[in-house]
Amino acid sequence: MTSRKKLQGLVAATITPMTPDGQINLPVIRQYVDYLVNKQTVKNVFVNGTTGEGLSLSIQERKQLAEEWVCQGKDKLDHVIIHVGALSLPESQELARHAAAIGAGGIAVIAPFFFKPTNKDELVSLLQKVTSEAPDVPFYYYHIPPLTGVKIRVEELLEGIKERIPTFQGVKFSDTDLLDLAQCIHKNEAQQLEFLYGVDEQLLGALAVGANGAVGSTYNYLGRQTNLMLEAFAKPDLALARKYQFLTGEFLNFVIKLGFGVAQTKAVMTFVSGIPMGPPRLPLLGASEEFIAKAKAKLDSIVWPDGN
Ligand SMILES: CC(=O)N[C@@H]([C@@H](O)[C@H](O)[C@H](O)CO)[C@@H](O)CC(=O)C(=O)O
Repeated sequence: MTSRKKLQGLVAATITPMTPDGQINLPVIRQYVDYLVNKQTVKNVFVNGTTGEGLSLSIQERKQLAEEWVCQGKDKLDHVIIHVGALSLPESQELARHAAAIGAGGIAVIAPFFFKPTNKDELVSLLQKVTSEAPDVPFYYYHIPPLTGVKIRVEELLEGIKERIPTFQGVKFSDTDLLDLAQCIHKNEAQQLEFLYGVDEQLLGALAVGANGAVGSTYNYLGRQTNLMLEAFAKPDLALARKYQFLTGEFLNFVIKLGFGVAQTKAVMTFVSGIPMGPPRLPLLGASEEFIAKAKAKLDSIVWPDGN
């Protein structure tokens, strides 16, 4: 593996832009990259994950999106991580090979969630088979038990993983179990791993236990404010960091009560950025006009500490 810049700070879990008739909308990605970098101060992306509806896309579509993000991100983004997890091992391997061939900065793999691994050994065996197809590409385990139902603790998974998977680089940790996260960080301090937190509304808690950064959907449109929270935390100005977390939390708390998921994220990103994200793919249905009006009014009502 060649020397690389450490992955830290914010990573936008990218949305997959779609045309009104449900095709992936590749030409929008160039503008999307510029928007993330210039308006949201976010220079890392995580492609084809949950927010990107990766598991609802065909292999061909996933490859096209990965290529477009790597191509458009060249010289603009620091890291382009491609999620290559799939229910079928050969498909996941094919995506891993493809990510390596196009020069992705990293790959991530979710646990299969139909036939689920029931213990650590089954899961590591699968991860090993996928990652060995991309032997020079840093690998992140994508832990998201609320969606996969795979609840193997990461602390346990990490024991001995480097011996079996030399490219293991870290974890995208999308769970509320901060005890598990904290133990992972504590036990692996010597290894220079990267722990990226994935529950945006409680990122400050994860930073407190040592997370290096975060991957999330809200960094598409609240990246600037969340970066100000990260800056305040680093100073440290905890009172200011808390203000940012409370305010992003106020918005999320509001929309979660209305019903919030990938479809609604697409709608919010569309009205905040002006870039058309289009509809989600079935089984998801588009956000209602009522949701959009309420979410916009809520976001507009928030006064951020920097006055913007
Ligand atoms: C369940 C879910 O979608 N979680 C999001 C969060 O960013 C989430 O949207 C946010 O915390 C709001 O609840 C991310 O962890 C998912 C993610 O990073 C991805 O798209 O791969």
